[in-house]
Amino acid sequence: MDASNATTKANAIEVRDLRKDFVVQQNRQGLKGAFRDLFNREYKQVAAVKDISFTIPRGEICGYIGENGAGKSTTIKMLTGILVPTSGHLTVNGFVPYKEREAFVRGIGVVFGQRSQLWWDIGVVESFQLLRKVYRVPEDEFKQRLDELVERLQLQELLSRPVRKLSLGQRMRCELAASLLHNPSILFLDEPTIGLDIVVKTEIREFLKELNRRYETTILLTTHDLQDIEALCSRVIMLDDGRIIYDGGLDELKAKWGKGKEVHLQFEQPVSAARLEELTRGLDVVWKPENEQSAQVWIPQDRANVSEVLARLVGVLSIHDIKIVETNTDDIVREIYKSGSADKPAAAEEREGAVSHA
Ligand SMILES: Nc1ncnc2c1ncn2[C@@H]1O[C@H](COP(=O)(O)OP(=O)(O)OP(=O)(O)O)[C@@H](O)[C@H]1O
Repeated sequence: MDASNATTKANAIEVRDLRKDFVVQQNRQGLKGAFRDLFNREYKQVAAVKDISFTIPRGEICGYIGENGAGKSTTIKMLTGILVPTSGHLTVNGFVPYKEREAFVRGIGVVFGQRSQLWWDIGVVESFQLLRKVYRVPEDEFKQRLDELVERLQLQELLSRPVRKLSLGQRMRCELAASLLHNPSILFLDEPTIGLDIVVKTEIREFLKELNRRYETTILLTTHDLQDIEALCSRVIMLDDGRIIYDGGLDELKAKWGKGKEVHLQFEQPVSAARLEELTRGLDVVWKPENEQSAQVWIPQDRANVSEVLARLVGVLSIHDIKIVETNTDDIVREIYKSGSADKPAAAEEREGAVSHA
C-alpha cells in the first residue's frame, strides 16, 4: 500500500485547493438594458468556493458553518458529487465523488433539511423500499437495519403514513432513517434541525451522537444553529466568502475569542468611572460605565479573574446587584463573521465605548 492510499484510508474526506466558479447572467439596468439583454447577454463569473483545503478523519463530527452565501452548500454539493468542481482535488471515502457516482453514493448518506429524499404521496416504508433498491441493499440486511432505525428514531407509527401527512419533525426523523438504510460510513447533513422545535432537535442530536459512537460514522454538519455544533462537534470549519477563516476545535475558538467575562454591577450610591479605575488599578480590566450607579467591567480570563476584581470593590463600595455574563458561542461567531477573520481575537481594548485601563 502506498502512502497516499494510507492517507485516504485514515481520512474520510480530503479536499485540496477546491474551487467552484459559477457563470451567472448579468442583467443590465432599466428597460433599455433589459432589451439589450435579449440580444446580447452579458455574463460574469462568481467564485462560490475559493481554493479551500481540509481533511476530515474517519469517525469525526465536524461542523461546517458560515453566513448565508458563504459557500457551504456549494461545498457539500461537490462533496456529494452533485456539482463538479472548477478546480482542485477531492476524495470522499477514497472516491472522486463526481466521477465514480454509483459506487460512491453507496458509502454516503445525505440529508438536506430543506429538501426531501422521500416520495411525497406514498407511505414512508414504501419510500424506504425504493431506496433499498436504489442502494442495492440485500433484503435481510435492510430488514435488520430498518428495525434498528425504527426503534431508535421511534418511527413505528409513521411507517404506513404518506410523507405529505407527516409533521416536519416526523419527516426529519424519517429522512435520517432513509439516509442510513444502506449503512453509510459518512453522513452529510445540511441544516438537519431547521424549523424543528427544541424537543425534536434534542432527540436528533442525541441520535446522531449515538450513531457516531456506535458506528464511528463520520458526520459533516452544516447548520446555522450553533447549539447543534456545541452539542455534536469537537471541530468546526468556518467559511466566509468562499474561504476558510477558521478550522479547529470549538473550545479553542471559544478560548481565543470568548476569553473573559463581563460583570454588570449596580451600586447603592453613585460611583465615578475614575473611582472604579482607581480601585482596580493594576488589574488588566476594561470599565464601561452605564450611568452613575451602574457599570460593566470586562475581565479577560488570562489577565484577571472575577474574584480578584470583586475583592477590590466589595467592602469599599456598596454593591446592590452583580450579574456575570459569559460570552456565548453565538456572540463569538457573530464577532468573527463581522471581522471576516478568526485570526485576531476580539481585544478587550477594542470593545465599543470602553474606557481603557492604563
Ligand atoms: N447554481 C448557482 N449559480 C450561480 N451562483 C450560485 C449557484 N449556487 C450558489 N451560487 C452562489 O454561490 C455563493 C455561495 O452559495 P452557497 O449556496 O454555497 O452558500 P451557503 O453558505 O450554503 O448559503 P446558505 O446558508 O444561504 O445556504 C452565493 O453567492 C450564491 O449566490
